[in-house]
Amino acid sequence: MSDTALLIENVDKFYGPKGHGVHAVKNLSMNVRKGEIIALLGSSGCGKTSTLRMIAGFEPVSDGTISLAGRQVHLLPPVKRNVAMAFEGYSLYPPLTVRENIAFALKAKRLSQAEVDEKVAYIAKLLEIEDILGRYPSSISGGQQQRASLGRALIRDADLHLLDEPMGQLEPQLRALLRGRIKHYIKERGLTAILVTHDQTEANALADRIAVMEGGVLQQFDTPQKIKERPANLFTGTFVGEPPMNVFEASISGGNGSLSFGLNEGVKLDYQIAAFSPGVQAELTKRRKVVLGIRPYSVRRSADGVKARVAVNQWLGDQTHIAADFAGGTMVLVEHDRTRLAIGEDIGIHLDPSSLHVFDSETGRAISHGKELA
Ligand SMILES: Nc1ncnc2c1ncn2[C@@H]1O[C@H](COP(=O)(O)OP(=O)(O)OP(=O)(O)O)[C@@H](O)[C@H]1O
Repeated sequence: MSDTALLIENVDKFYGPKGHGVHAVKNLSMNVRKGEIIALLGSSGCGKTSTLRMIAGFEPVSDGTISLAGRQVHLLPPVKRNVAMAFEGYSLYPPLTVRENIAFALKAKRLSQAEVDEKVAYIAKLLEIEDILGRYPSSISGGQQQRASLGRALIRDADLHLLDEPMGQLEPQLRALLRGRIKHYIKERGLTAILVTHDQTEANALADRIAVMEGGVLQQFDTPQKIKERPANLFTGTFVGEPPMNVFEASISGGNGSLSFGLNEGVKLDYQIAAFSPGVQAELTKRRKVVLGIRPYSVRRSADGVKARVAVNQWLGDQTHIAADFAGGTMVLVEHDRTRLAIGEDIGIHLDPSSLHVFDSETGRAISHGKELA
């Protein structure tokens, strides 16, 4: 049996006339395996919600196909898709209490009252809403409503669970607590879930794989670790990671066993060419311009490094963020100790070749990560 839960093939979404309206999702293809938790991550307007709504059946696809559990569903109405949903605009039924709203999702299963009560009690405890089960939706807060609709979705036994910013209205401590519990609940039952978020901490904590979207285009679909260590392009590299990746335009020169990146203001980063694999050497030496990326926590200070000047030094309680003027731009460094550097002080920057991400200066596509080709 196939382990594919959801298959999206060449899906386009236009709002307004096809080919002329807003092209919200562009030629999207994705394969989600059974039991996976997927996060759709991207900035506002990138097409996450449109994608989710097409999977749910609230928006027609303009082109392409969507299959769920082996059957094409993109022409079926939402109720025929066997998808459980928690999203805005798919609100709780006002005349029913929170308990009745959650239990309503089990209606088709013909369970005994005792079984229903037990399941509702379990999910209510998990989501910390036991105390409001007897209340009506109009008399509870936005965050409580959000958890009630999450409960109504999670209690179902569907082929796919779609969760749109499911914890957007909760305070950070509760979010962190529920994140862990929800992940455990989904994994324990082998459910398949897609969640939309613009919070990368949430995506990293919950998802097996993250689909990074921008401008309606899927930029990368990979594990959180791969996205961090091997970003497919400049967009993913700079969008995912906190603080963001440092980027600098660089010209390439070499010869005599060395490879140099020339940055603005005459800054030069010299490396032995042997620090890079033969494939990377070949790719880099045939180019004149690239974009260099380096994660803030990979930047080292060293007395004989390239000179930079401290502009900001912030202790965040568990790490120090330093921003330094470097090569006509800003280099951000993260250090784990409390660093006592004065504003205006000179420091030396060392960028290890194994930490460099190199991107094509025109397409933004990754060329290499450290010593290896992308
Ligand atoms: N009903 C609609 N009619 C016209 N354009 C729409 C409609 N819904 C969304 N769009 C447009 O489609 C694009 C993608 O929107 P979408 O809501 O999918 O993005 P998103 O990534 O979910 O954003 P957000 O995080 O702000 O919800 C945006 O340019 C948006 O303005």
